[in-house]
Parts: sequence; C-alpha cells; structure tokens
Amino acid sequence: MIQKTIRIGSRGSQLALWQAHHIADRLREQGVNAEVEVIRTVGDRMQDPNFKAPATFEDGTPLDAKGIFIKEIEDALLAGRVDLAVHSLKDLPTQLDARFALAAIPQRADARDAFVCEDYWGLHMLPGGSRIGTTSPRRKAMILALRPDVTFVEFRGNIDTRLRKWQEGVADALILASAGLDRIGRAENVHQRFAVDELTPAPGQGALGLETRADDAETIAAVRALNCADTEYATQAERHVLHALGGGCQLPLGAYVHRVDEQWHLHAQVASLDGEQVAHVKLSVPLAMSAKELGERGAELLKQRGALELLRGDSRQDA
Ligand SMILES: NCc1[nH]cc(CCC(=O)O)c1CC(=O)O
Repeated sequence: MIQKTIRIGSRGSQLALWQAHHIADRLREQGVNAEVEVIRTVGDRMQDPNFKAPATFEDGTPLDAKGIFIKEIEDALLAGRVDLAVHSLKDLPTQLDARFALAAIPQRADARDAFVCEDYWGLHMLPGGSRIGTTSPRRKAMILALRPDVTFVEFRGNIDTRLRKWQEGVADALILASAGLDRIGRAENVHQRFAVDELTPAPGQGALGLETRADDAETIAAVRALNCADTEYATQAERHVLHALGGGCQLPLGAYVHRVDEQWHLHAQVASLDGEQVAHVKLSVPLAMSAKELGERGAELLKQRGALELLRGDSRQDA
C-alpha cells in the first residue's frame, strides 16, 4: 500500500475542483491519502476580461490554444509540487511530452453535448435567428448543419460564467458538455441531449485524464486502480481519429466510441465551418481490434468522404 499523500494539482474552476475532489475521494476509497492544490493557468487568467494574453508562457514557450489549461500544472508536476493532474481528457493534447504519463482514464460520464435553453425544449424548436452561445468550431459547424438559420455569440469562460451570461440574456441558448453540467449540479438546465450522430462529441468528452510524471511508478500504480478499461479503449480510439487528422481542439471534428455487447461502435463526423458539408462515418468492429487501428480506420474513412477538403476549406475561411 502506498504511504505518501498524493497531491493533486487542479485548476480553480468549479468543474475542475469537482473533478479533482472526485478523484481524491476515489483514491481515499482505495486507502490512499490525497489532497487537492489549486494551480492558476494562463487559460484561467485569460477568462478575466482585463487580462491581456501574453504571446508566450513566462518561460518563453509559445502559447498554443490547446496547452493553455495544462502548462502550469505540468510544470508543477515536474517540479514535484504535485504528483497528479486531473484534466478533462478532451483538453489534453493527443501526444503527451515523454516526461508525463496518462496513467488512467476513469469511467466516463455522459459524453453528449447538451442544449441549455429556458423557453424551447430543443434545437429544432428555436425560432430562426436565435443566438446560441458557443465558441467551439465543432459545435458551431454541426449545429449549422442542423439549423443553418441560427446565429452564434462568442462564449468563453468556465461553465458557471457561461451559464451566468446566458441567464443575463446574452444568448438564447447554450451548448455545453452534459458531463460538466451534471457534475456541477446544473442538469435541470439541460433541455436536450444531442444524439451522437447529429452533434458528435469531442474526442474524450466526458472523461477524465489522470496525468503523472512518467517515472513516478508509485503514483501510477495507485492511480491505475481507478482506470476503466472500456473508457480507456473508447477515448484512445477517439483520440487516434483526431491525431490521424492532424489533432487540435479547433478542428470541427467529433468522434465517439462505445461498446455494445461484442462490438465497438465508432461515430465520427467532420463538418465545414458553414455546416453545408459534412463527412460522417459509422463503423462497428470486433472487440479484439486495437484502439489505434479503430481510430485510424475511422480517420481513413473520413478522408475517403472528403474530410481533408472540408478541413482545408475551413482554414481558408479562417485566414
Ligand atoms: N473546453 C472546455 C471544457 N473542457 C471540458 C469541459 C466539460 C467536461 C468534459 O467534457 O469532460 C468543458 C466545457 C464544455 O465543453 O462545455
């Protein structure tokens, strides 16, 4: 039995703290001591409207969007100030630096995206021209494929900030991850959970990634007890789809894998930013197939259906 107390580094948002304390509780159930330490990331400071985002982290590393919630926590891991980082898996880059290990992926919560709206019970009921709060290219593109007549308001910040802005009337509806809303006790605001073949979730959505130092065998062994083999398989396959298409949280790509009896089922979708074109894949394979192979096959089929052209069209519009 592990003797030391596992120090967990967490962002300070309500959801991040819920997740970190959830893992601390699960570790204590295994007889392991755990405590949570809050670490402020550039991504958190950027949510303050008065904060001017720097071009680089303090040590000169360029600021890339996917690392903004991660870097300071990984630094604390390396410095030995914390032993474990609890991340939303979808915020973790598909390739970790070799000094870190993705030690475990516990059982995932609801992976679906949720429709938050007071007056209407579903996206299909919203009046034309309604304003939806989201900044995610994936959500915008896939929503436009369903409802080309809605508009978007840029909504950044923690879930609680976004809900407050929505309640103040800045948007008519919001799209957020079900898992986050359920975890912070806001399930009553969810009026629709999207089918995974309509608004396909981000790779890893709803799952947690437990990150340690690669050489910290003691923490890895303790944390490994929280791993869920099915969730690990599914989310790794989803992350392989993303990786094979070039990675990054700004891709309008969704991928979702789940198990039914003796098969894995993959849904993957890429949409052009205007929602006019989508490439959609559904694949069922035997349980014996590796997650890497399933993810790569899914990506290959997406490419055959024109996904790369859709994505290239998107980058031209971005420029
Ligand atoms: N990108 C921010 C982020 N990272 C993880 C979650 C929610 C929890 C999860 O998906 O596991 C959210 C908010 C959202 O997308 O609504």
